[in-house]
Amino acid sequence: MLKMINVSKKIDGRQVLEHVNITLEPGMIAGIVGRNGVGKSTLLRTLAGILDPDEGEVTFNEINIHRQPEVKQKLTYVPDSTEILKSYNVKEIVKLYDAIYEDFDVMYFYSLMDRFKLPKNRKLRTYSKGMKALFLMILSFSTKADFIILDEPTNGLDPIVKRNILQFIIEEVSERQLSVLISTHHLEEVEKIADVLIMMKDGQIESTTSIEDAKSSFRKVQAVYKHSLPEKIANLNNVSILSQTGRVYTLMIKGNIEATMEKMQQEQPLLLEELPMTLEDIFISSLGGESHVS
Ligand SMILES: Nc1ncnc2c1ncn2[C@@H]1O[C@H](COP(=O)(O)OP(=O)(O)OP(=O)(O)O)[C@@H](O)[C@H]1O
Repeated sequence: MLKMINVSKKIDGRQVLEHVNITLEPGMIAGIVGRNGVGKSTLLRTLAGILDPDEGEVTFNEINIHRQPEVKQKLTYVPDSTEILKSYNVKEIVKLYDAIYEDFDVMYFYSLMDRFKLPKNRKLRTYSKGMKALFLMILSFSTKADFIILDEPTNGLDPIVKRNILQFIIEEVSERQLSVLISTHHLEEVEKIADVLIMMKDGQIESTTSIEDAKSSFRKVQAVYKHSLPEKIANLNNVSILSQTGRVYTLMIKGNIEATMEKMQQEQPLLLEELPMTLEDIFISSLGGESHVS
């Protein structure tokens, strides 16, 4: 089990992580989402042991990974860019990984290179963006680490490469008991592959829920009343307005759903109907708010 316990971290005097607690169980795919600049990459890099926390600790099976760095063998962090590897060719990178990770499976690595038809005799800088992303996946899963931490693995990729990568992650997780933590802005991906959704806000964990629970604790509705939205409804603190066109309101109800629907009915709506909901709706209603970017 990989745990982040009460971790806080400041960078350049700014509190980037504040009392963060996360538990990742074996065999679990977790998606971490949050607005730009909330601290996702910092969290991932601290979890992987690249950054040191100011307070709190990260443990792998109860062992502090910063105090006993050999445990980091069991974790692989995949950054959102291959910049650092770009002047090396494939063989040199494999040699490096083979030296760092004692369980690195060279045969498996090359079998995956063949499967995804990636050229083996080139420097990484000559790869396309999609090839680089696939390469990073292949490389990281070949380490045979127990926990794979992926920072925006599908950013800027075409739909086919994206699908290949997500499919590959699901296959790997189903074949052995490993855990994957993915930071992404693509909520439909989290919806497709993750078991758990972690929402981050202002350097803190806003919520950790299974995807099913996240969806069942929200309801998206369209409501039309004779005049504007009745105050009794607008003032409810579990109702937020996603959008409004004239008298047509698209609302998100968070928790206490049946009782809230009942209250909305009592105000005699001209129309009140449930709408299909995505994780994106949950993201906007939970983490939307101000339009500024950190
Ligand atoms: N090396 C650094 N030097 C200075 N500030 C940093 C550094 N790394 C992160 N920060 C700051 O910490 C905050 C969190 O950054 P981080 O990259 O962790 O966020 P993020 O949630 O991953 O963002 P995004 O979704 O845009 O990738 C930001 O305000 C960022 O400017």
